[in-house]
Amino acid sequence: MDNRRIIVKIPASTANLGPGFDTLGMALSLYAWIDMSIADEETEIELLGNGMESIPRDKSNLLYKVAQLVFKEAGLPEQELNIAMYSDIPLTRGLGSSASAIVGALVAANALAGFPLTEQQLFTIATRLEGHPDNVGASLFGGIIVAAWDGDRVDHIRLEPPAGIDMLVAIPDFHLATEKARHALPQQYSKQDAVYNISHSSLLVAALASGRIDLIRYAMKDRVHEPYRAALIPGMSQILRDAGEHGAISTALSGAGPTLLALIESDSQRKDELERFLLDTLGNEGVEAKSVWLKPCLTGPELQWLDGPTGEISLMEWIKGEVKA
Ligand SMILES: Nc1ncnc2c1ncn2[C@@H]1O[C@H](COP(=O)(O)OP(=O)(O)OP(=O)(O)O)[C@@H](O)[C@H]1O
Ligand SMILES: N[C@@H](CCO)C(=O)O
Repeated sequence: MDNRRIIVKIPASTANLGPGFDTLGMALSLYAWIDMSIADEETEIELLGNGMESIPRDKSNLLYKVAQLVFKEAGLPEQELNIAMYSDIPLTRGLGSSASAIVGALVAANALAGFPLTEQQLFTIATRLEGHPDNVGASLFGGIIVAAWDGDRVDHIRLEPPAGIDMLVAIPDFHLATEKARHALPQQYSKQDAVYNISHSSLLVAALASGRIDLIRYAMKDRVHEPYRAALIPGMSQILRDAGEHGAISTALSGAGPTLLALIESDSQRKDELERFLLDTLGNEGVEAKSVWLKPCLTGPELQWLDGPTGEISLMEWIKGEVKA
């Protein structure tokens, strides 16, 4: 085992890009950091950032359990760990907080163990834990990922996000757990809706792969999850229907929601108008929301080893130093 500290910076993600339910994910320029090292004595877990108060700090913590999976897979015994995590990714809002925690813990533990597992092995474990590959794939590989999971094997292709497009996310001030949002979906779909999503998702992937950005607005349409989840998010239907009239290329529910994602040309003069439209529409329905402008994140986790005198600084001090740099 490596006895240095590893700090891993992991991007947030938006899943279900348009019609790509459980399939298409994109990494976003919003981050979480996990600081992990082997403990001299007992495990200590520190969680920093908004909303982390409710997350357990004992060995039932997701980060601790995920790290032990890596050690077990590598044939190593359970390890006592020092773990600190700071996250700017809000919990249960559809921006992949659980995926970033899972991917970060896997990558950090794998580094401490001397990199016994391949990226593909980490992806398989992460997908099994999360239940679908779109968030974890985006956080692990960066960019846009197209992934297929059959319950056993997971494959993916990474696509470069189109240049010149910015993302606006409107993050409502309420939680929507993925589990609850999945229960809103029907057990069966009509042939028309299945064909609609297969064709639009295929078109979206082909458009992204071939640089046909003009097709994104027609391809990013969904009949598998958005119509059913709209009832859980007041204002969502109007935003998906009308945001195009306020400058958006297209809009989608981000992951399982409640965050709404809008794509717009980076040099558009209508960014303020779009932002106002999203926030006002939610506000008119009584939903407080925060808007954040993001870019696609092109890379997966970034790793930084700390040893010597830098080993004494806290995760927050280290992040602030990095942000300043
Ligand atoms: N740092 C963390 N440590 C432990 N558990 C975490 C951590 N971050 C997230 N989780 C767990 O993940 C849950 C949120 O996962 P959930 O899938 O419901 O939402 P999300 O990942 O934020 O959104 P989405 O999957 O729709 O993009 C939290 O309620 C918590 O149980
Ligand atoms: N594909 C997942 C993403 C949320 O984790 C869903 O929509 O349920």
